[in-house]
Amino acid sequence: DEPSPAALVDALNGVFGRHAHMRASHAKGFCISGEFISSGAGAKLSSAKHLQANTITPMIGRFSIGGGNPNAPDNARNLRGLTLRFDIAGGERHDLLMISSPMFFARTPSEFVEFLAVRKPDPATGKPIKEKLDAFNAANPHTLLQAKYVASQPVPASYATIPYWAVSTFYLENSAHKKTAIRWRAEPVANQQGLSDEEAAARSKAFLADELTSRLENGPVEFQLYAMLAQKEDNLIDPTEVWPTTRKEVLVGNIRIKAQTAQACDTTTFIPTVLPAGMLPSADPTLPVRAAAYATSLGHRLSSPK
Ligand code: HEM
Repeated sequence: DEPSPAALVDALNGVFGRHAHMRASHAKGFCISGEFISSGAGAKLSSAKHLQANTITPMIGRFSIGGGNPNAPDNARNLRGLTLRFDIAGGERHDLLMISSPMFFARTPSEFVEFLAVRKPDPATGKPIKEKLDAFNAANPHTLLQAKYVASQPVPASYATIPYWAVSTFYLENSAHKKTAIRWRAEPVANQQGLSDEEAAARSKAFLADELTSRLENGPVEFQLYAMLAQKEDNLIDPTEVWPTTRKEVLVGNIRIKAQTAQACDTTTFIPTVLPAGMLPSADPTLPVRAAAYATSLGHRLSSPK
């Protein structure tokens, strides 16, 4: 049986606690705004208006640290998020949620709940029950790939110096109704840059917001948005399984972040299945449940006491 939206949010709250006004996941973060400049190269794959040639589309978004801890240290090897909402001419929307890892930790909503359940602190010790955690990890090694990837990467010097992936597969559909399976990847225009362990230790636990403020004083923060094209053998439904990096990619445009907008995006929730004509979700089972789970988390943070 599929877990309910409340069960998905409770599973996150069970590990991280429930914090007033905060997202159940990616709790720490700040809002941004900018624009998307289409290269026109995506037009042959998708009829989506913001991918057509000579198109500039306004965007809002958010940078975040993964997990539900609103005080997660920026100077540790954490997962990060880059979320974007393209406000397409004519009133359509494209919400694009990405993380700084090419894979997710769960294949299905039930696995998401189980993964978190074995990490929930035992009230007696304040720690997860080791036997349960070890048994789950041994039986489900694919759920550890994301943590291994994150641990293998240095602490980024900036939100602007790491790549991000949407992880799940989507379909692009063109005007001839031809569908192409793709995965999104955003590549930083500033070079990839990580910190040594000594440099990271010397940064504050909240350095990333200030770092972005000073960076934006010198001009926009840019990413190139690529659609990675699936080959026949690629897995289209399992977000824990990465495609080879040799896949052909189409550069659909430039993400240009121009400003920080404090908490301006906190009264909304970004939903990965909110897509314009010309884009469709795949059958990845982690996609459809997110709309209701994200709305549940939004409801909690809007209704939490002042
Ligand atoms: C069963 C699967 C998943 C569940 C239940 C889940 C749950 C959640 C919840 C409850 C939130 C907070 C929403 C809010 O308050 O607005 C959230 C945020 C987020 N999730 Fe997921 N998630 C799932 C899968 C994923 C995947 C595969 C990605 C990969 C891109 C992802 C990336 C994010 C990001 C980037 C945010 C922050 C959005 C923002 O900045 O507002 N999630 N998730």
